[in-house]
Amino acid sequence: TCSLHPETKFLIHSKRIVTPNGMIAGTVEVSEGKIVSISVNDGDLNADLLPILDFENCVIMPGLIDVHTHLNEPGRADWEGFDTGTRAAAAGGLTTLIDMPLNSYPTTVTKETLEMKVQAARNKLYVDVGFWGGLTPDNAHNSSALTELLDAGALGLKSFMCPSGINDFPMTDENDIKASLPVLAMYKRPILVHSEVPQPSEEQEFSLEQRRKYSTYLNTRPATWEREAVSKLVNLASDTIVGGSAEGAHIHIVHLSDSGETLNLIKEAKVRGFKLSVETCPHYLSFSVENIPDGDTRFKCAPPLRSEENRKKLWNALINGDIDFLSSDHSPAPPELKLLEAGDFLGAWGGISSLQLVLPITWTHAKENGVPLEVISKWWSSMPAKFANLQNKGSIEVGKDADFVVWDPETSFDVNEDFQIFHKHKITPYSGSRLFGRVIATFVRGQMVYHEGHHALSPCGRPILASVTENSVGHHFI
Ligand SMILES: NC(=O)N[C@H]1NC(=O)NC1=O
Ligand SMILES: [Zn+2]
Ligand SMILES: [Zn+2]
Repeated sequence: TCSLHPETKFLIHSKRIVTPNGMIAGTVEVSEGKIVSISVNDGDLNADLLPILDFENCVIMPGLIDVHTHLNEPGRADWEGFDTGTRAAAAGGLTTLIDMPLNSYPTTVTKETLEMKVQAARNKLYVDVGFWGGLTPDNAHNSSALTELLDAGALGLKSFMCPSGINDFPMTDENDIKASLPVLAMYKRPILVHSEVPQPSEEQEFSLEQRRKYSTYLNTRPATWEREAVSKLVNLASDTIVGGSAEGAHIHIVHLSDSGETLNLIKEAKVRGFKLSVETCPHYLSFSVENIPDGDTRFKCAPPLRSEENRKKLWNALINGDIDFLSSDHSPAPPELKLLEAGDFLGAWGGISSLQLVLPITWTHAKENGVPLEVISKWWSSMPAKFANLQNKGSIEVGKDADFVVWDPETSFDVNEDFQIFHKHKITPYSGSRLFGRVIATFVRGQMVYHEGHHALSPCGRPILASVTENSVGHHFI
């Protein structure tokens, strides 16, 4: 019941399979959840011996890995939850998610609360799910508390340099983050940082008319917030160089929006050998402030969407490798919290819902920019796997987990009432868009968890917990 396809040993064939050696026409042999052989064209397969799933001209890629998902369970399962979130993932071709430590209640900041997460996820996962632990001022200076959290399997830590919007996830400053680095270095696990530091500004009162404009919200969170945060992080990252006091640690900047000076700071730090990486999200590549309708709070996120010029520069930075990979930052909330009726950008929940759509969104833009499928796969599978040290995932190679998305990049669809969204709440700023790339089937460790609108009858995704043996192999992202 975990799979819509009854076999555990089978062949999967198509004319377009994305492998580390490029696109091939060929066949992948799957046995007990693993990839056991790959042959080009018909090769020397045992086609008469094993059942074959022939996907013809559809693309087979490694399943997508989203290292930045807010599933919000336990405690706020009415915002999303493991069941709906992982069903949406499966329908979107994502086979691994890494859940953020906040918006759930309690937040994942101790060994015990991580255990509660894993417990809450039991029998609800349609894809595999790992967990980031949270770094807050309460645990940052307590290395034994951090050690416990990492020993319990947190894949790394996440913190905020500005208020997170959630009272039980207080913000950290650079000293808190600095204190965590020696512990992270020992475990060779990364810290992910929401990189905005509030800058002094005049207290201002806004009329509702002003509050209905995205530009009003944008002006409250200028690019200087991102620049200030990243400049502090770059300073800390200088300790991560070979021979530095935090060698082995790694600082990751989540959801970069500013493609100006903030990006330049990141580029310079990388040149200097600092272990620093950066992601951006499909919404920063899709939307710009010039095009957001007044009052449409579905577009509210933090950091904010910026200018069209900024958006284009962000695309270029992704294409030329200055931005390492993509993540969703899927952060849904109940519609009431989006204050859609008032359209109040200052009061609404900041968070964009997009998980199920990230592959078609990315591909629709990539296609226009001439970016090939292999590169999409790098942004969404191989690089995120490397970053999170998921050694069994991220590419179609012998020995790896048989995690695949089968999809048709040439077919388009409209995000309208006829399109089935599996998120708990259906509101998303992509409603009304026409997107290319229809997901046909998704496989998690050889199990067909999704096929043409249907999910497997039982959820057989697994929690992913980091183990100390994996660390000995080490984290070599950059
Ligand atoms: N708490 C939370 O999920 N915040 C997220 N939402 C968003 O738009 N940016 C974030 O960091
Ligand atoms: Zn964030
Ligand atoms: Zn987030």
